[in-house]
Amino acid sequence: MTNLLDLQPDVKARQGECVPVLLPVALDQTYDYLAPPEGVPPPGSFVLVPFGPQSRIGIVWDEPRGTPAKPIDPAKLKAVTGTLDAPPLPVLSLRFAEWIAGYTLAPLGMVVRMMMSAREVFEPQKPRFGVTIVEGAAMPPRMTPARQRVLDIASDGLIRAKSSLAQEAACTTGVVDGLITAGCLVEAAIPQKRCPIPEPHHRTIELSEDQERAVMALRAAVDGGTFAVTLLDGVTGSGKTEVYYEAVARALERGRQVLIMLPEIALTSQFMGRFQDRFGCPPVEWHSALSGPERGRIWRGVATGEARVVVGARSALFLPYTDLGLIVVDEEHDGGFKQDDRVHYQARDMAVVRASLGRFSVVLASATPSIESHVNARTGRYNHVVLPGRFSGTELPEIEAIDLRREPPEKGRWLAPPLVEGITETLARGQQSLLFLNRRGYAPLTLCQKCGHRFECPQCTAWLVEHRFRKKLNCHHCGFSLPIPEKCPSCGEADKLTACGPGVERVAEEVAERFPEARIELLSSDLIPGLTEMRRVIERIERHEADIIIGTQLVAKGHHFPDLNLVGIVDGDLGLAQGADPRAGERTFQLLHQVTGRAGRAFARGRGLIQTHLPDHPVMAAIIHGDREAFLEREIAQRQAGLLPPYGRLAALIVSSRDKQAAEMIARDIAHRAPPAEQIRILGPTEAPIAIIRGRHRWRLLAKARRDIDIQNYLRAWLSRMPPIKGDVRLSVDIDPYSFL
Ligand SMILES: Nc1ncnc2c1ncn2[C@@H]1O[C@H](COP(=O)(O)OP(=O)(O)OP(=O)(O)O)[C@@H](O)[C@H]1O
Ligand SMILES: [Zn+2]
Repeated sequence: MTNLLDLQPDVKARQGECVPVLLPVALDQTYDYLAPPEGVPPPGSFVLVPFGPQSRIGIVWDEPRGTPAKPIDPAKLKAVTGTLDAPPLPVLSLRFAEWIAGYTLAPLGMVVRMMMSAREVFEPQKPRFGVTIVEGAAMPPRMTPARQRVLDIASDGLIRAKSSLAQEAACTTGVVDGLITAGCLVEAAIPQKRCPIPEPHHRTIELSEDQERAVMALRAAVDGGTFAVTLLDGVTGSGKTEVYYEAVARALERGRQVLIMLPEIALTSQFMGRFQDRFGCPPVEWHSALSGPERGRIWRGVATGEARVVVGARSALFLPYTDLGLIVVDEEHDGGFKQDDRVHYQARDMAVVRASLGRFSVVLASATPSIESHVNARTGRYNHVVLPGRFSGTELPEIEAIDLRREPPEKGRWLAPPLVEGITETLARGQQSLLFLNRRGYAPLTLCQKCGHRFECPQCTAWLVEHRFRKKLNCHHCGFSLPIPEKCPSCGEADKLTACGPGVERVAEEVAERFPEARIELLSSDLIPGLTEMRRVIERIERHEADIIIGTQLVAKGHHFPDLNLVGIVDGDLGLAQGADPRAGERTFQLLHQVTGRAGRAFARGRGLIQTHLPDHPVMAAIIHGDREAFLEREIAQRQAGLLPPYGRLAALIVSSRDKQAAEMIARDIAHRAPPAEQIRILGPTEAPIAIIRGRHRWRLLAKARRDIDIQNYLRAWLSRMPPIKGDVRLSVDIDPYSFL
């Protein structure tokens, strides 16, 4: 029998080799494992560990986190089964993950999962093989035209994948194989693609006086070598990009990595071209359309420091930068920076947090900064750098309202006479017009004229949107789709289904009828298959290969179309109707200002025509008179009075379930258990405006607190009073919510 005393020293030794490992799952705690024989891996290392019945990849944490449900018998610890050869996450990334988890109340494991979004990194690195010519080899015994073509192409000595060589030579891979057998070609490892190295001084341009001043301020912030936030606030077309490029150059000179965040990375071919002009090579791009191997390569490049400048969507914030020294958030006001899925975070705000942890400078750029950033600039928390005029010297566009109550379009049409006139004139002058409507598809609602039947999504509280070009009725919430029927499914009558209201496809149809001679381009994400095609359309517009452009918000952001002179807003009121949303006014102001800001950027002053039923609405009036200050004053005063962000904190709790009663019951129970607090108001529970999504019934609660209250602490205390939620009921917490639907 083993003597217990004999065992003890062994157990102690084993305890000393304990490693806390965090797993990328919905848990907030680390688990202890025995270190591998070679010793405790450094923090941030990726290791393989047994977890339940599976083997999973986890991250070595520097300290244990959370309390295990029951104390673990050290003798029963399982061992780390392997250390992966992926570069470890920098310790700063671990701190960043903890910060986000603490702030958003998301499980730390889910935050870390966002940092592991390149699966290829964790797989063994396999070299890819290609073929290359054998110098001085004899000609193959049997020469054919196909073989000759292959040898001609390969004569440059490059290593190519077999398939691409065959494709270039217009033959089968069999021909290539034949030449390998004949000893003319040989297999060789394809060298890893390297990240290009941008040169800070590749090309410098002459800056305007205003730009020069702004650049000095940004450079000083970078040189300061400490945490600083600068709001780069410049009207549309003022040349903000050129200005922050100088800050990028400075950070590069200092040997630091740079991240430029853009809301709509898919649409930035123009941006990439400008970057290349300035720095001599394209930046490293990070977005969802990358292939698996590309993701792996870039993730590694960022971790090793080979990638110097990354341009990416919000997820680029979670790459493993070794020496990040500057973040630029372009179009910082954009709602696309908020993620409303799993971990609810606002990437612009998290960029500021990342900069503060890394003690470096962050630049927030916009022509229509968020109210939050304005207030921070006013109170001196952020530096405020202003570019007051357009670089080209042209004035900002002249904006007019078309009062639809007085000048409505003809029946069944959507463009009012003054807008049609405007387009006609612009066409005659050989310039481009842009029509903006933030609604995909042909019509937002289809109904039967005989029985009144309306097409509704079977899984969501939403009408089905007609997409006539694709011949489908679609739900924009869950993706449900139905071929457009010929007969009404309710009364069986044929030819009685009518489309109600316009979407961009319907506007395009009207434009084609009215201007048959014009070249039309329709830009809507659902009609364009992929990134490359989307970029091609944008380039066609830039080259003036379209006269009239019709688009959703894809066209609103950041583009520079020199010949675009007229912007028409088909429905200016669309965003104002969202009652419960405290940012509805702000968002409408930003969107209308940005879209109209596409007009007249390069040459003559542009025009913006806004079709509206509410020309006197304060937001509309501010847009029409170009009076941003009036809008800001009013909006800031309202936020202050209502304790709305940034003067107050909001947190939404969303309960959902397939079972209607269960969702309501749990929501009420949660409300019941709210700890009393003078400084915090709980609103709800109420059924969500979109009561059902994907078959799940939804209830909402909103907690509202003064700015100085730690709302996270309150929520943690509150939620810890809840018994574990059972069944399919889900509770999600959304700190600083942007969506109230
Ligand atoms: N110093 C400069 N020299 C030459 N061209 C410039 C300079 N600064 C800006 N430009 C040009 O002016 C145009 C507008 O600049 P840019 O796109 O940077 O403006 P922006 O402020 O980012 O606009 P928006 O907010 O509307 O996206 C671009 O075509 C840009 O190349
Ligand atoms: Zn649906």
